[in-house]
Amino acid sequence: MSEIMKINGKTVSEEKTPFLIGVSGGTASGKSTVCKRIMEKLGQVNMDDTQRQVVCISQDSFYRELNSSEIAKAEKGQFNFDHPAAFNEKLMQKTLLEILAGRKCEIPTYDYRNHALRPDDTVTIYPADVVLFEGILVFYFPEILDLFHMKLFVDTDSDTRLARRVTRDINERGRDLDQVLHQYINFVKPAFEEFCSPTKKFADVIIPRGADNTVAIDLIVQHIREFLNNRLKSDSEKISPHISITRTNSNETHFKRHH
Ligand SMILES: Nc1ncnc2c1ncn2[C@@H]1O[C@H](COP(=O)(O)OP(=O)(O)O)[C@@H](O)[C@H]1O
Ligand SMILES: O=c1ccn([C@@H]2O[C@H](COP(=O)(O)O)[C@@H](O)[C@H]2O)c(=O)[nH]1
Repeated sequence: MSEIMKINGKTVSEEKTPFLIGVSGGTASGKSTVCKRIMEKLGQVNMDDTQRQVVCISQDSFYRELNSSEIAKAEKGQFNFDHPAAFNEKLMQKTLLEILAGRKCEIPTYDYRNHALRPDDTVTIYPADVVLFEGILVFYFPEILDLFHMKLFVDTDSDTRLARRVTRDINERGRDLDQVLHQYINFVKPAFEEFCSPTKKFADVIIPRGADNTVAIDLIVQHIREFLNNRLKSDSEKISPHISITRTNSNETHFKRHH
């Protein structure tokens, strides 16, 4: 018999509810890189999307649409993308609730060069056992904070973050140096101090030095493996035809979910 539980007033089957992990931290702290390392260590990278047990979603997919005057500001580095009001909180919450209810959903990808969502370029998020949700303000909104089963904060020195951000924004996001520095000094840094940094207190695990901290990442991976093994055990006890297991060596277990 599957347990029935309530998530924000909605009834869902606990059996299907993924383990939702929030990953926060300042810009360029290494949130995506930490998530990538976790996925790699769990053997979840080179596989078909429908087979994944662990998926990663970025909060950037939930930036709200800008009007033309906001886009003009953004192009000059004068729009505050680090303020909570830059996000579509309701859509973020609705999507996470769909995910927690074990439903497939579509999320848009974000185009940093044009400061806009790509509505025609959505990613399908198939039901998974573990979902990583990463972004600068994933712990800011109380109703979203409540949804996480585990909260990680990537704590990287701010000079290191600025250095990485300058390189990344120029090389990958089509910005020039003046624009990056103007935006950083006027919006990114003050908003980090006002909105992101205070949410560190909600974290269960703080990861100093981000992806360089292999000890912390290994501990988190171990915790996720235990969750997956327990779920697998209870699934196989019910002789589920939907999951197959392959053990490749003593440390790695590959799970396949058949939809
Ligand atoms: N430990 C690290 N050492 C060197 N470069 C890193 C490290 N972690 C991240 N980076 C680089 O810094 C930039 C930002 O990292 P990313 O993981 O995208 O941060 P975030 O998701 O927090 O914005 C990327 O270009 C990435 O390759
Ligand atoms: O159009 C945009 C949207 C966002 N940003 C900046 O991105 C970071 C958040 O992404 P990280 O990967 O966590 O760095 C945020 O600080 C915004 O300032 C942007 O510049 N333009």
